[in-house]
Amino acid sequence: MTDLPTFIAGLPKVELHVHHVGSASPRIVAELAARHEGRSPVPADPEALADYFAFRDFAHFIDVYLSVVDLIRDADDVWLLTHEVARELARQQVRYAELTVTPYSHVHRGIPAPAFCEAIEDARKRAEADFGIALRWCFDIPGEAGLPAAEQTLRIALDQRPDGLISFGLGGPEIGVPRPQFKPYFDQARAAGLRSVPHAGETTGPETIWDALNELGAERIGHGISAALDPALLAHLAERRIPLEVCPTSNVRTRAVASLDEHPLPQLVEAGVPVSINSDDPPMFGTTLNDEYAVAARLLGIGPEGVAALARDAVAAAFLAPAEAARISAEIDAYLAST
Ligand SMILES: O=c1[nH]cnc2c1ncn2[C@@H]1O[C@H](CO)[C@@H](O)[C@H]1O
Repeated sequence: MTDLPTFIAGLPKVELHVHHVGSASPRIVAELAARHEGRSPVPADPEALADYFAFRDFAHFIDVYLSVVDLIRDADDVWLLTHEVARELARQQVRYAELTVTPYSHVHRGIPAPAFCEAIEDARKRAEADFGIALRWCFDIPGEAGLPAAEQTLRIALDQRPDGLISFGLGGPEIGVPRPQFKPYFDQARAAGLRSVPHAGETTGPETIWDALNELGAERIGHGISAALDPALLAHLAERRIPLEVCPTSNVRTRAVASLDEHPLPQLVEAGVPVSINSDDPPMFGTTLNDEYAVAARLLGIGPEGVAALARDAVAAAFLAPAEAARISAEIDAYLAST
């Protein structure tokens, strides 16, 4: 009988809510910061980085996030970051990950869209060969940059259409960034076959989640934790089987939730809402996907069987072909049986 952290570490998993730049390891951030020393507020010393990643609130988190985005100057930086992110996920036995990428931010900072897409695609294929992990892309609109960013994100998605692209998202702040204005862009992305996965209900109430469902055609919701405040919404999510991508430590570190013990994950599960457990921006929040499964196990009071069920629920929520989903679920079952 292995202990729970060891069980989680070996468990085959999928990751559905993790941001590309937000996954840069302290080593990579330090390496990039050293290249741009004097021109960036980001410390090159990994120890000082932990303090730099102490967030006063969600708005401060976004400011810091964008300062790290500023460190990524060319297609080689993009390739290195992507390949390293895949290495770290594979180390945690992640078989498949949907990585949220924000092409607008990089194109806006001078990397041409074709070069950006070529870098992530090449890194994706190399990572598959090197680490045996499958990566897919969610291109998200950075909400704080408004409709011009929506327009450009859609254009990049449809013009470049990299093979790994499967979904269209919306990130950044929710306060002052109403979801309905993005409807035309989501309509076009969905018409082109991309799945809809906006963030909603991370830093604002259930109304934002209703808007994401009704206006943006959300098939999964990024975070969605404020659904716990609305019984009708909980019932709707449970009945329609619309999963929430829950990232517990993120919510505490951005101060969306006061403490882990007050996190609504147990209420969401209790209401029958499908959830997946995710890491969001793991080094920035001092966490890993494995840690998030351990946090979820503690909050839900579950052991290995329950944790394996969470891993299977994430597979069910993934935009995977049925045969691939069945293969990873069977791997989870075999692992559980073998421990
Ligand atoms: O937890 C999060 N919520 C919302 N956006 C996030 C989060 N983590 C990273 N980003 C990223 O913040 C940038 C600015 O909008 C986007 O690139 C988005 O992907």
